[in-house]
Amino acid sequence: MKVGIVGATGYAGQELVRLIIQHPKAELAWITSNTYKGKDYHRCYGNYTKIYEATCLEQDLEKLCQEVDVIFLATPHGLSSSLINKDLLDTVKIIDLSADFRLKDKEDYKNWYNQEHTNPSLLKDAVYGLCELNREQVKKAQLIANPGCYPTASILGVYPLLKEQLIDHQSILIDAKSGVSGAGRAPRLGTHYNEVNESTKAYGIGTHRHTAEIEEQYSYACDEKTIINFTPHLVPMHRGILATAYATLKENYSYDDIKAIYNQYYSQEKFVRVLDKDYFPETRWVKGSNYCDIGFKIDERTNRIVVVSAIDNLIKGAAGQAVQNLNILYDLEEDLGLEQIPVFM
Ligand SMILES: NC(=O)C1=CN([C@@H]2O[C@H](COP(=O)(O)OP(=O)(O)OC[C@H]3O[C@@H](n4cnc5c(N)ncnc54)[C@H](OP(=O)(O)O)[C@@H]3O)[C@@H](O)[C@H]2O)C=CC1
Ligand SMILES: CC(=O)N[C@@H](CCC(=O)OP(=O)(O)O)C(=O)O
Repeated sequence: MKVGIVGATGYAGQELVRLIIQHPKAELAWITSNTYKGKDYHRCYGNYTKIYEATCLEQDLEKLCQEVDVIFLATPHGLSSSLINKDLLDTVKIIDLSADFRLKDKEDYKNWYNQEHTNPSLLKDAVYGLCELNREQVKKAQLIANPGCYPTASILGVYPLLKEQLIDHQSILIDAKSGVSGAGRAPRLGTHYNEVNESTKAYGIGTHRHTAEIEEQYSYACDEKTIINFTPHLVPMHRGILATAYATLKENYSYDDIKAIYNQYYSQEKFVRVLDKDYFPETRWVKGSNYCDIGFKIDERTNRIVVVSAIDNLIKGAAGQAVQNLNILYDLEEDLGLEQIPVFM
């Protein structure tokens, strides 16, 4: 199938370009950029020299949509929703990497994103593209809301426990860390080298917009309105998310009881690796890959379970999951074009 990428010059867009040009069944028909329109892509990202030297086009989706089957939007929230309309969706499938179609309720969007949703009538049609949970809906979707990076790690880690009612759904705390690429390529005071290197900080305590996304998916999982504490941290590394979730167990389950549940949900999943007892995920073991690693420990003293999950924010947390969704849409093997072994260093 032919695909186009809007926002190909951003970090997530750049990873999409890398994955799509190596995908055996996808052809990258065009890329667009505002800032770099008319410029060759390898002038933005030197790693593409002699590999992909296409010129960035102006973002005229009405015209460009005629040339492709699927459009990826790797653009900021607020912008993505303004680019989509019914006519476009009648012509192409859209995989939106932004947050614009992840929350079902426009009021939630307004409250957490501090802006009105520009296209609320399309919210009901969008499918939340967390592949392992929603693949049947993804197959039929015209508009896919690719999940956020923190939510992908946080939801995959806790989902089986909530779905099987093993934990008190109101007891969940999540402490998550992200590499700086999560903040995108545009330079900002809070993310430049001197501000980030040799330091770690919490941010968005109680207000981070991914809280709503995680809460909504947790609520669907356990069928009860769920509220969590979510605290993200910025750590001085390029990529990676490590999410540590804490929850109170409803009964005295053994390690083997819980492991059996995780196996039930994930043993057939190519991209979810539930680690052996007393092994815990590290961002370096998933770096550059579409894997989500999960490890857990039961703290018998407190009767709480601690679940650790790790992903690469730009791959399983963004471009990789978007390509996994593309594969599901076209009934292809889910790992097509996503076989990369983690790079470790
Ligand atoms: N980084 C990450 O880890 C993750 C990112 N995401 C989401 O993916 C999307 C892209 O993020 P990321 O790549 O990090 O961001 P970047 O800031 O690195 O890139 C943003 C992209 O959007 C384009 N863009 C910005 N403003 C406009 C505009 N007004 N009109 C057209 N294009 C515009 C930029 O194009 P140009 O500068 O060429 O004009 C650039 O290509 C966001 O919605 C983000 O939330 C989701 C999960 C993880
Ligand atoms: C480190 C960092 O700044 N991370 C970003 C989240 C990543 C992102 O791109 O947001 P969406 O998943 O909603 O699209 C943040 O906290 O705002």
